[in-house]
Amino acid sequence: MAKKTSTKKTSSAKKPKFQGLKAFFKNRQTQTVAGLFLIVFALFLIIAFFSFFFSWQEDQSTLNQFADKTIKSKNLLGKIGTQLSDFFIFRGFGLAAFIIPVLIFLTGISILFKVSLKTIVKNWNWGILFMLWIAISFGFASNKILSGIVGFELNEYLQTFLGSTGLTLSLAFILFSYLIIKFKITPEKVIAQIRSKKKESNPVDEAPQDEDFKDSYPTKSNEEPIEIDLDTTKKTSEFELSVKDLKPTISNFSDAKDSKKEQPETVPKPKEAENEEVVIDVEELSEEDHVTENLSDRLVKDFGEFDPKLELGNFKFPSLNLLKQYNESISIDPEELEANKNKILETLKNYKIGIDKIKATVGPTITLYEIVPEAGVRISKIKNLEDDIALSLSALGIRIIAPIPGKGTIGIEVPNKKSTIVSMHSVISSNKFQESQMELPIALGKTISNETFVVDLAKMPHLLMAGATGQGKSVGLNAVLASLLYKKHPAEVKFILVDPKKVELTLFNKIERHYLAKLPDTDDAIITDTTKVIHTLNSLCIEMDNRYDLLKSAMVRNIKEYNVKFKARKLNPNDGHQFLPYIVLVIDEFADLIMTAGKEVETPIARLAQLARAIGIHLIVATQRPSVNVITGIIKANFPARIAFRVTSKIDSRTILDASGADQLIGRGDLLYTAGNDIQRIQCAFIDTPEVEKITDFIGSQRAYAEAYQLPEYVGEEAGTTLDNDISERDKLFREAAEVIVTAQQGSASLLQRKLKLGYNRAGRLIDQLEAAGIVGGFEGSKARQVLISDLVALDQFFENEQS
Ligand SMILES: Nc1ncnc2c1ncn2[C@@H]1O[C@H](COP(=O)(O)OP(=O)(O)OP(=O)(O)O)[C@@H](O)[C@H]1O
Repeated sequence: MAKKTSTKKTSSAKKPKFQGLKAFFKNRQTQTVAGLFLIVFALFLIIAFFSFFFSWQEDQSTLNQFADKTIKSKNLLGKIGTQLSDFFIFRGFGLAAFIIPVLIFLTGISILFKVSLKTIVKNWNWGILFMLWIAISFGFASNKILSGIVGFELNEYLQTFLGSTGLTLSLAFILFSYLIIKFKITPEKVIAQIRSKKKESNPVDEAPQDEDFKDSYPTKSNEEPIEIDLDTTKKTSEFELSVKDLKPTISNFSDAKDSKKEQPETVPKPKEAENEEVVIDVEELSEEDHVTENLSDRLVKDFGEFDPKLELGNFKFPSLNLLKQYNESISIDPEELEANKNKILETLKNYKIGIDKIKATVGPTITLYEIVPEAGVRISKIKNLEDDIALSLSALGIRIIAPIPGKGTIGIEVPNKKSTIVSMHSVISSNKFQESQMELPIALGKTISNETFVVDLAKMPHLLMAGATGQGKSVGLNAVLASLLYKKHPAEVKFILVDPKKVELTLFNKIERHYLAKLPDTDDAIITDTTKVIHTLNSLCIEMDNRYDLLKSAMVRNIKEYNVKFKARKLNPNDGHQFLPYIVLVIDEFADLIMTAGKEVETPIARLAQLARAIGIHLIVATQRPSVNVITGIIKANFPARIAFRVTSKIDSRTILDASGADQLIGRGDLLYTAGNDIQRIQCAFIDTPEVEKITDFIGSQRAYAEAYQLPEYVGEEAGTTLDNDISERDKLFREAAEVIVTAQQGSASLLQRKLKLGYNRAGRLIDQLEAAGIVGGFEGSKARQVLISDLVALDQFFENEQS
């Protein structure tokens, strides 16, 4: 008894609490507010989702910096919009995620208008099923923005067990089942529908005769009787379904006639009906005309533009905080400025050169004094005084620019007593670099007026770099590479790094599978050995020829147009077309190579330099010794863009820049840049080894491609080309490979890679063995090899013959 009373007590104690809650939720005001909230939230999601489709790529980088106020999101609904959209669309269900706000919206409406909870639950059940179905179906498109990661993974998972055909059948079955349940379709109804359609197609002949008469007239004159029918059914609403389902009979029709006496003309008017049908026919014809849609447009509509970055869709660019920040405010010392000005004026006065005006621009390492001489002073006179002015200022690194191009003044560059470091951080974070639309932007450093200097490697199109040892060449190369790493996705650019010194570029080994390109069957992506350099350069020439073939068959002039066309799905990958990344070849010590390999290196480099600009191969060649036997005429002629760090003699300066000046630099990243016309003095951005290491570590720790970008195989002249047809040493998959190749009638290693899921090397070996056996023909550059056996029967015959 005691027990009973206690339980009673507790339940009665809880009751008022729950009752209060219940009453709160039953209150119509609460429900109205909740309903409205859901509607507004649904609209919020819809706007965020729409916006996400236009801004998701730019907003990738903001996802991890939610709290950082300085980083703004492009989504119309800000960072929360981006986060929610990323969660539901990218990480969730892709395009199908739109169903979620629709369901929330319906739930809001349901709460507002007190629709039963059962209906809400039913809506959600169907909605979620439908969403999963769409997401899995889009999974076939391998486009994560369409299918979402959930759709993509589910698709992959199901494909493993059902195969793509099985999955397609299952999806189709689910769709049909849904339609059958939703629209109450039965075989009888379908047959009845087909019959009535048939009658529709020749209505005049059979018009007034039988019970299907009403269906066979889709004209105004026959619609009216149906209306009357419906009116009558409305009156007896319980029978709505059964009346609708009834086939109209002549008696129905005459009933209708009775109820609307003005209607009798409707029956005997087949002529009018015929005329109207002619009009309908014409409309149908014009509709057919509209349905001529270009295949590429349709593909783009269905799958979106091709996204080369999709394979590494989650790749994150290195963040700015990996780079060191220095105190970069330029301190202007007025005393120093005054003293320099006085010295300049005095020296010029000694030579009887009067001055109208003098102006100073203080840069990070040097100050530019701009002089406007008095009328009548000859510029050449001042130019000749270069050494005297340098002497009187008793400073290294004085350069006179007479006149400054486009300004009509004379410039005297004087090094600052205290120079400021230009950090990589400051140039990379500059708007100029971040917002640049260049193909291969390089933030080289800062100009004398302290502006960030950004150039496009794609426009150069090749760069020659020289400077005596210890003047900043390696730092310069690292700055170039870091700029590209901060701006270009691994799908867009690949590097080939040649480093005979074996130390400078080794850090980049960590990003081999993201950013580097190498020869097949080589272990190290960074090339240190001269023979390998020769092979790589020749392989690059083959790549260049292949790319030119692709450009030719795509009927475009350069890689940019080619990639645009490929992204618009106008080029068929089955014809060998693929998205082409830029390739940047960096040679750190060119003098070494020329000394050891001479013409063997010079010839392919000159060929690449002459021809490779249109197909996206760009060279950066650096050397310590800019002498004429290293930078030969042919090399120089094809490298219009040059960077000179400090060199030891005027002759070296002339060799690299075709002008003196590099011998007067002050070192530590002080450089002269020319792209063929005027020369600019730049302070190179400083990036040290630990910073490079952090960047490469950051990139290296992310998901990568299966292997480095493979360059075409180059068989050196010394390598034998005879192929060994030894049956016992054939790969285990030889027969399967032969079947794949013969079925597809296309002899390519990449086909084997895809169909048999092999690595490049094994697929390459199999192709060699197939060639040795006489199943495929010889190597034909970019084209697939010819298949010499016509079908599988002939292939069986071939193997039988071989065994016997
Ligand atoms: N942009 C720069 N700003 C400030 N200091 C720099 C800059 N570039 C280089 N230095 C200084 O000069 C030193 C040598 O630079 P770096 O190693 O790039 O020379 P190098 O020309 O590559 O020499 P080597 O040819 O012998 O390898 C660096 O350790 C650094 O202290």
